[in-house]
Amino acid sequence: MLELQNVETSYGSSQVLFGVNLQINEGEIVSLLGRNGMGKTTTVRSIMGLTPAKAGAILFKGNDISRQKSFRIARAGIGLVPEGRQIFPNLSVRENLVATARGKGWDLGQIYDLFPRLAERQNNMGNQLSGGEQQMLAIGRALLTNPDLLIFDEASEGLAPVIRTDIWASIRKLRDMRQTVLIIDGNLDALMAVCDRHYVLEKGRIVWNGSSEEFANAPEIKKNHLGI
Ligand SMILES: Nc1ncnc2c1ncn2[C@@H]1O[C@H](COP(=O)(O)OP(=O)(O)OP(=O)(O)O)[C@@H](O)[C@H]1O
Repeated sequence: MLELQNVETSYGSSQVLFGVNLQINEGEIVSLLGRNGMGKTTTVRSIMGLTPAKAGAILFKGNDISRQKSFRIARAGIGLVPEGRQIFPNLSVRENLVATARGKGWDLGQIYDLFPRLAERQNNMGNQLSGGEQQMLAIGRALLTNPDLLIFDEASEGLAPVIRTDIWASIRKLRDMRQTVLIIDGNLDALMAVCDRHYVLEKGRIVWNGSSEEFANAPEIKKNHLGI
């Protein structure tokens, strides 16, 4: 579904990605691991066209999207749950959800089934929500665009433990529905339990990829590249 080929990305004269290669197949849940500042968010920004790649190719369902505008990439079927959530503070929960909804598949009722808390809060404004509720809203809003690929940047970061459990439960449900997902998060144990495969990014290059089982048998990867 998604393939990055030798992607290089810079902020001005400062190069951050030096030839990233990764592939996500339909129905897979894949993580992107790496210490702070290694280029995970930049990879996501390159995929979404927010900081376009200056070299390499990004193929989505066979088409090179690396030179396309962000809104076209979103319309082509990539949904982003961004770091910091970025919900509309002055719209209600329901209005936030329907504002960008499109396509067939997910409807409002299914989002409320996935996150009953959002149904209870549907008339509250975005700025009245807790961090966990905002994250549920950001996930619900992305799902209502009916994306072929859903990307989470910092899925459970900064949330209370009980809310994290809900977020991971929702990601497991997405896996059972065969939703294709790319996920960035600091909680390695949760990622190992939910993901099919993992990529490790080190200074703008992929240095390892493999399954959760292979990761468990490669303690040097944790030590050398993740600092754990
Ligand atoms: N807008 C920007 N302008 C210049 N440099 C940037 C910008 N955003 C990020 N960088 C730099 O690019 C590098 C990679 O950042 P990036 O956010 O992709 O890392 P990350 O792996 O997602 O880390 P984190 O876990 O801290 O979010 C860092 O050195 C960062 O300082």
